[in-house]
Amino acid sequence: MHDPTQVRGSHHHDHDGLTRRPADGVLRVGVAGPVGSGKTALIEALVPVLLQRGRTPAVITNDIYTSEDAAHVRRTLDGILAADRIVGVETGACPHTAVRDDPTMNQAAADEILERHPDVDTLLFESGGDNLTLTFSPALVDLFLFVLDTAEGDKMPRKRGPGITECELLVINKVDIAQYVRCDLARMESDAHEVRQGRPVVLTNSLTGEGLETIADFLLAHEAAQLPGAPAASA
Ligand SMILES: Nc1nc2c(ncn2[C@@H]2O[C@H](COP(=O)(O)OP(=O)(O)OP(=O)(O)O)[C@@H](O)[C@H]2O)c(=O)[nH]1
Repeated sequence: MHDPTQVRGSHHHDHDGLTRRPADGVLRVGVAGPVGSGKTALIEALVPVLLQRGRTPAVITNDIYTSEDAAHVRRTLDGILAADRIVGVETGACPHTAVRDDPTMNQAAADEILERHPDVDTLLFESGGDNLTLTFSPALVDLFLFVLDTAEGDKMPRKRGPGITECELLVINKVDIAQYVRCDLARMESDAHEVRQGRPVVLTNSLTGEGLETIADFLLAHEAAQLPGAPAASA
């Protein structure tokens, strides 16, 4: 039987990964980052903030072999976001393919959610955890966050990588445990600013919600700046 909360891999390629999709009034946000940096936790913390701002979010998670992340989000957001507004895509392959090279599966998952829930105005896509090179196709998302965490070490921003330098907003998560893992947070933050040449960086604790209001502000400001008639971005 078809399970509407589950989308499996297809081998369809449209080679359309770099064409920006037409605007349709739904803000699409990618969340990428290394394995375990806190992408799922960040989304779980962001959804209530978005709901409080009057937004109607839905979540699409990408897992390579399972739907573990979708199940986690459903459990954490039980009573906050209906289970059928959270869809797991089982990519079955390299995570880059599913969100960058051929985002067909994710687009199909988005179409399904929007058909079921036309009120959805914000789609959050969590990529499968990966290394520093993952980016999102502009055909799939309007912007993406890249989530690092302090436990990976304060050297991470200096390693650069397109995820770190190209994302619209770099997140340094798990600020609460920096002191326990000998991470020099001030240095990590200043290096992040340096490699991003002034593009934004935010510090978060996804378990307490610290920094999440800043992320919501950023996303909504980005959306407002894209609206027709908005002043052209200066950068
Ligand atoms: N102390 C602390 N722990 C956190 C924070 N954010 C996430 N965690 C914990 O870090 C672990 C990994 O978090 P996830 O949200 O599953 O990370 P992920 O990036 O989604 O992981 P993958 O999907 O496997 O790549 C979990 O045990 C979280 O509870 C944080 O800000 N502070």
